[in-house]
Amino acid sequence: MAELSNQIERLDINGGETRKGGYVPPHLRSSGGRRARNEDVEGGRGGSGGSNRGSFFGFDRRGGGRGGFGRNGGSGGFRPAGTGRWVDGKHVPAARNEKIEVQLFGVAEDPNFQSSGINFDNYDDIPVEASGEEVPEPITEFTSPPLDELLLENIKLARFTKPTPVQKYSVPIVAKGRDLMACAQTGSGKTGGFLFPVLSESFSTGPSPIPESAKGSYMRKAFPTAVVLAPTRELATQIFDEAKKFTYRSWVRPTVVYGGADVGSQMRELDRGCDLLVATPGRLNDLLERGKISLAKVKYLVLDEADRMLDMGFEPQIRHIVEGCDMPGVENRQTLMFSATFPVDIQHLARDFLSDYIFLSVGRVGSTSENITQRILYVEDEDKKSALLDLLSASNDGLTLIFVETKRMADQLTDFLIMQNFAATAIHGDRTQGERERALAAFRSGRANLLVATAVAARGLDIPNVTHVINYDLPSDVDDYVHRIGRTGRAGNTGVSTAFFNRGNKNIVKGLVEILTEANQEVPPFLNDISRESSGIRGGRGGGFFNSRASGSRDYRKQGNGNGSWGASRSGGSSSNWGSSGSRGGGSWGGSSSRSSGWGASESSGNSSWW
Ligand SMILES: Nc1ncnc2c1ncn2[C@@H]1O[C@H](COP(=O)(O)OP(=O)(O)OP(=O)(O)O)[C@@H](O)[C@H]1O
Repeated sequence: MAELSNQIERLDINGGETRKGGYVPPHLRSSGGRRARNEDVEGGRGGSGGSNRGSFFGFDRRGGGRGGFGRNGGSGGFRPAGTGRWVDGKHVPAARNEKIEVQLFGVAEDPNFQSSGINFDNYDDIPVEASGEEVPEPITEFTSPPLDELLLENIKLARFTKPTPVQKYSVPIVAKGRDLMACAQTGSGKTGGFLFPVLSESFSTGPSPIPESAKGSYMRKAFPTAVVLAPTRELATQIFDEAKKFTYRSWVRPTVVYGGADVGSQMRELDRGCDLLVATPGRLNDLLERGKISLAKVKYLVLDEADRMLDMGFEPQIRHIVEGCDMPGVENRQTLMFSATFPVDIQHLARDFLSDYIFLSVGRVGSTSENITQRILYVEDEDKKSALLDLLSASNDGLTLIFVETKRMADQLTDFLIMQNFAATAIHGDRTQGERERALAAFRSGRANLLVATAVAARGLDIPNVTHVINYDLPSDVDDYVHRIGRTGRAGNTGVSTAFFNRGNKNIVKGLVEILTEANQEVPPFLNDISRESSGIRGGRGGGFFNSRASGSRDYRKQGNGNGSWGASRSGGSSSNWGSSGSRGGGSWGGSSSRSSGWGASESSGNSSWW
């Protein structure tokens, strides 16, 4: 990784040639560069691969009912291999199955398996602050108790040896019945942070009884115990894949629903049982309207990428799901929110969905991992293509994710790279679900080692071996930058991020300087200069006229904005006292309970046109 950084340094993209416009990129000077390794990238922009969706376990039709679905205790005779049961108030785990274990957990040397990196232990040094009333003690290791024995076995199969900070805190917080707003750096295990406590509790307490009225109904209806909402189809799928691992052998059957895919087959999957539902909001609303799902038995509601889920694009849909259907009220369910960023205005909005919650921050809210070496290069728009080819020529093995701002640009740049013989593919909201899945599969497998993406790939995606993230176009929101670069440097591994900056990106210059400084990264002089020039511009972190998404540095209740009158706050690590930076405060657009209709069809692309 250090080698890749050094090579980028030696490129001297910001040297005199670039500015003068007479710059000749090395790929034109010599025929180096990383070229297509494989011809099977479909149409240049896809590749074979295909979905791993649908039913993972083979249904053997032998077993009895499993409980948790529809008729609670009898789900129509399906009992997939590797699936346990809840019988007479007791958990009856299924027998182990070697074949399923290899499919779920891979083998240790599998390159597609994200192993924790050399810096994994450094997570322990990140200061943690947990605020709210009566914050429970964190766990220090994976043990049973407090974790359910079966879950512990699955955690071992996943080769997780110790919890990350967010997991250490979330387990006892959820066990105590508390709500949680958790903010932790990208790649630091937030998925386990919600799956472990929710599953551990569910394994021990079993499914909720299904209402009598539902039992006689001619149409099968799913009554999930836990609902996880995620902003994109790809992220929902990934969470579902993780859920399959940790529910292995248990009574809990995970199911995923998302837009852009055949609703009929998703309904059939629901018919087979659904105890933990992972969903994108649009498709969930669609299925609620069709009467296929009831939220009446939900004990746990999780919003992953919560700030994204509550921003302007999704908030009406989330409000409809949480407040406009039959989900238990805030006092009768537990609500958990996770993200690496939590703008203050979104924290305000989130109050509506939480009750007496604990705010957990691992590191400064919105900070980037020091595992990522960040570089900002000054590149004018017209020089970007050449500069990109330079970077790619210098890159070593590993996958490179390139972010652009528009879907059109994603296609154009991908075509350009393919013309230059790179194995590139693209993902954005205008591609069909099949194309998106094939593109991601080609990238994951390395058949296409370059993925050009819009913001649709910015959040949550956990792809092993992404060694370099390039912000060809910088986003206008510095929080988006944090999520984008977080596709590398995950689970204690190291990674490099490079961003092309020019005066068109002035609106996030302050945020960038702040982020680089706090992550001990080099701040190039031009960035400081432009930041000083822009100092008259209104706004906080990442602020500017055009950027209203200032991240809070911590629990907004502590900034005297809210109702924060609790007792103790607990902090771990070396410091709990990171300074607060500017924040916008109460979002003027938040809090509305507007209900937009017609969300069934569009999903994570329709409501965010730039994706
Ligand atoms: N306790 C653990 N030990 C080892 N590896 C872990 C542990 N917890 C999670 N991981 C691994 O770390 C990687 C990142 O985890 P995850 O995707 O949950 O991060 P995240 O915090 O949700 O990131 P993002 O903010 O990008 O969504 C995954 O590959 C996951 O398998």
